[in-house]
Amino acid sequence: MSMIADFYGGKSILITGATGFLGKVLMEKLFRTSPDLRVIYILVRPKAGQTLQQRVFQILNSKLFEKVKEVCPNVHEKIRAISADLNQNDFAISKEDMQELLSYTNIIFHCAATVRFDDHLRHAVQLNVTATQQLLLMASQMPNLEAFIHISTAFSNCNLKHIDEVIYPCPVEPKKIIDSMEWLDDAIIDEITPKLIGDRPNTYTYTKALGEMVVQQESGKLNIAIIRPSIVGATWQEPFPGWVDNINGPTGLIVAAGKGFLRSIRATPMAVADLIPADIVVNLTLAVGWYTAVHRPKSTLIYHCTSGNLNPCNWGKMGIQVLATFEKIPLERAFRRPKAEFTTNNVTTQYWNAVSHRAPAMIYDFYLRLTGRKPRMTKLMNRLLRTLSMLEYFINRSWEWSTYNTEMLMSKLSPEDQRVFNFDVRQLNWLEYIENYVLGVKKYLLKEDMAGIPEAKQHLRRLRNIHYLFNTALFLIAWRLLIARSQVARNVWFFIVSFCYKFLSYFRASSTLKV
Ligand SMILES: CCCCCCCCCCCCCCCCCCCCCC(=O)SCCNC(=O)CCNC(=O)[C@H](O)C(C)(C)COP(=O)(O)OP(=O)(O)OC[C@H]1O[C@@H](n2cnc3c(N)ncnc32)[C@H](O)[C@@H]1OP(=O)(O)O
Ligand SMILES: NC(=O)C1=CN([C@@H]2O[C@H](COP(=O)(O)OP(=O)(O)OC[C@H]3O[C@@H](n4cnc5c(N)ncnc54)[C@H](OP(=O)(O)O)[C@@H]3O)[C@@H](O)[C@H]2O)C=CC1
Repeated sequence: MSMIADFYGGKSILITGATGFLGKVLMEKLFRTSPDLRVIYILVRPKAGQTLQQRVFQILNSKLFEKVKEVCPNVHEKIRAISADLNQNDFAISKEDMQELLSYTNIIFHCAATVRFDDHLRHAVQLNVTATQQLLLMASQMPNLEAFIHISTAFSNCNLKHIDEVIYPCPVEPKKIIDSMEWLDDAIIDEITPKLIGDRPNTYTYTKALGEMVVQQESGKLNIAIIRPSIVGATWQEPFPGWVDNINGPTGLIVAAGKGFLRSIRATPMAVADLIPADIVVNLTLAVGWYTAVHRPKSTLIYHCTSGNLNPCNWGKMGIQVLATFEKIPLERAFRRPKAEFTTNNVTTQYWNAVSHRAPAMIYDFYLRLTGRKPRMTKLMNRLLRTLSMLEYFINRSWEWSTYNTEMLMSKLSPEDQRVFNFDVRQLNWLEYIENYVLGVKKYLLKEDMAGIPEAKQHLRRLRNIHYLFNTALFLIAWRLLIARSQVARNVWFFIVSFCYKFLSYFRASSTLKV
């Protein structure tokens, strides 16, 4: 019997960010392993013209929840969507809903955040810092609350090389930042942002660090733990391998490589690719929820959910495996054949960006214009290059995260819990995982049919032929221009032609003699 699954039975659980990538996997696992839980409250905002109910319906009817529906047929009754916007005062939750949340909640998993690297500081502070503070305030009014689990990121202190399981203070107090965001105008905020974020690369990592400080300062008597995952990737095993449904982190680049847009990337092949599958993060999160509630550690424990120190993989190996998988399982309607290289300095990066990214996009747009269609490739390519520049910081460095708390927790689990809530990244086979990841991107994110693989391969062969034809034409044009202008080129050309002629004559003469 799993003690952790048992613990969540009969509980009322509040999840923020349940409509996000991690939140959905968390909810799925909870329903699947503890179908007798009382209720999961989720704070949801209406979005993209969908009502709350439509959003929940869409999640529950997705492929991810297929197994849940077998184990927990009344899952619709156990999920209670509460209209909320974390950017608003009191989250714009109605009085009745608030009363229900305050009275019944036993466990909180706080996943909601803005994960955009370049979000405006005001918005990033609002969601990643102020909303966390408000949620803690709410939590302190919950008489039945047993644990508050805050999801942060392993990169909240990416300005350091070695990161321990402690909260590192930022120079300016979060409260002062929150206050100043209320009266400073956007122009001044833009000006002070680089000074505030200091040696961190973006507002995301900075505000997640401030969020941790808020958790530490406002924890009061609450039972709190912080989880810091590194780069969350597709699921490893559960509910099935390779599930992913958004383009954050490596996923977007995998799509771009498979579609042939991404041809070069400035990365350090030997740098550690600290990826962690979403199901490992979720298993650790649930185990932490149980441990924090039952064992009530004296201080706020921080758990690093990383792979680099236990089972390292590097970007070079990952890139090779991604491309190898595309050989076997290509994506449909690729722009060019998947083929990408790592560049390591500014000059080669600029060169390959011009030759492999910008030039083909311009040629294609020219072709679209000629055929009376709207050009779009240059815009798309600029967006890709912008994204690459945002991710560069993370793929050219390695970090070390200590994992004592995570290992301690693993040792406290029963063998059954170690199996059901497995977060031992040492068991992960990277090559197999990456192959499933790429497959998952094709199936679950892009929703491409596996039956289309022969056609996709045929399309790649056509692209290869066009590529050869294009190169040959380019070579002939260049050569023709050279011959017209240079005596040396003309001499070389005559030498090659006469050599070929002599060789052919000799070959013909010797074959006639034999007959
Ligand atoms: C040999 C070579 C081999 C090659 C093989 C290659 C593979 C192997 C190499 C792998 C190397 C991996 C490196 C990973 C490093 C990660 C480090 C993470 C560390 C921290 C981890 C964390 O702790 S935290 C989570 C991470 N945080 C993000 O990773 C957000 C990033 N990102 C943004 O910060 C913004 O994205 C950014 C970029 C500003 C653009 O911003 P932007 O304004 O230009 O573009 P948008 O974001 O608006 O999106 C443009 C279009 O994408 C649509 N879209 C947006 N989001 C969507 C979603 N979720 N699902 C569906 N579609 C979505 C949108 O609807 C737009 O579509 P449309 O144009 O049609 O409307
Ligand atoms: N993905 C990764 O690589 C990593 C993620 N993390 C952390 O994990 C957590 C979850 O990330 P992930 O699932 O990837 O992120 P997603 O962007 O997929 O999900 C973010 C969630 O927050 C919700 N949200 C955002 N703004 C609001 C708002 N104003 N009101 C209510 N809800 C809001 C979103 O709701 P909506 O659907 O309405 O937009 C969504 O449910 C975050 O705290 C992130 O920092 C940490 C390390 C790595």
